[in-house]
Amino acid sequence: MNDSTLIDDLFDRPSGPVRPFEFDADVARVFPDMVRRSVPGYAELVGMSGLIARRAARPGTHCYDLGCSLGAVTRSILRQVEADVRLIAVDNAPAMIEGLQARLADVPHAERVEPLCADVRDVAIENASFVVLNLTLQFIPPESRLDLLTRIREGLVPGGVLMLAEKVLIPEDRGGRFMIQLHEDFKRANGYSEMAISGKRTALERVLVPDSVETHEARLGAAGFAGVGRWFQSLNFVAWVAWI
Ligand SMILES: C[S@@+](CC[C@H](N)C(=O)[O-])C[C@H]1O[C@@H](n2cnc3c(N)ncnc32)[C@H](O)[C@@H]1O
Ligand SMILES: O=C(O)C(=O)C[C@]1(C(=O)O)C=C[C@H](O)C=C1
Repeated sequence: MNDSTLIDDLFDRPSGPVRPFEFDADVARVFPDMVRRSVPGYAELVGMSGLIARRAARPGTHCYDLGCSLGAVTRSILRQVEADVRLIAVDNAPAMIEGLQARLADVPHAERVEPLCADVRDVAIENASFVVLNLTLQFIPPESRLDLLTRIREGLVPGGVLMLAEKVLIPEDRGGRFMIQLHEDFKRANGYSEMAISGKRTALERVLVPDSVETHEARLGAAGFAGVGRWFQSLNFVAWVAWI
């Protein structure tokens, strides 16, 4: 399957008022192009998820990719972990899970992956040595976020690690506005039009609800993680590892 030919022009077509963003079949079709051109450092996040898995994963345990979309992180983990590790790839968008299954068809050791079309809030996290939330928590209703992180922490085995990556809320000061402008410049440089940038901004309002770095770090502590390390930032995108 060649992902590079499917160009994201979803917000370039004016068709009445912008609808709230949904992970539907149209988004799934162009998702690799969309996420690459929208998230600075996306390739690094995906690559590092595999390297963190290599360090964290333990024989006989599970790795969870929560909000897996088309499985970029799942495949990165699969390339790095031993045979005796099971990967559970969860997404509640049917089009994403179908796309993941298609992309796993010719991947070595794909039988180690269990694709699950479910809400991450309903999935039991058990015997986990590595859990990833790569740009997913921001789509979970804020009132459910602490409970999800607490269940993840409870499901980790000793030595287990969570990787969390998010678009973060930036203070509305000069520095914050500069970051947002640079993110929009990043999108322009990747070929997005003014209409596409503003249409997607409107579509994501109240759908992607970002938290500040301080809120994320305090909540990881409240969920019972013993330590939190911030290892990545590109503009308003930040990633952490948290351990028990
Ligand atoms: C920005 S994408 C994540 C990208 C992906 N992790 C990657 O690295 O390519 C967010 C994903 O989370 C999924 N999602 C949002 N809310 C969810 C929920 N409550 N349960 C399961 N999946 C969810 C969406 O369907 C979407 O595929
Ligand atoms: O385009 C943006 O501004 C984004 O926030 C990108 C983002 C995300 O951060 O999850 C939003 C929706 C999906 O297209 C993939 C990535």
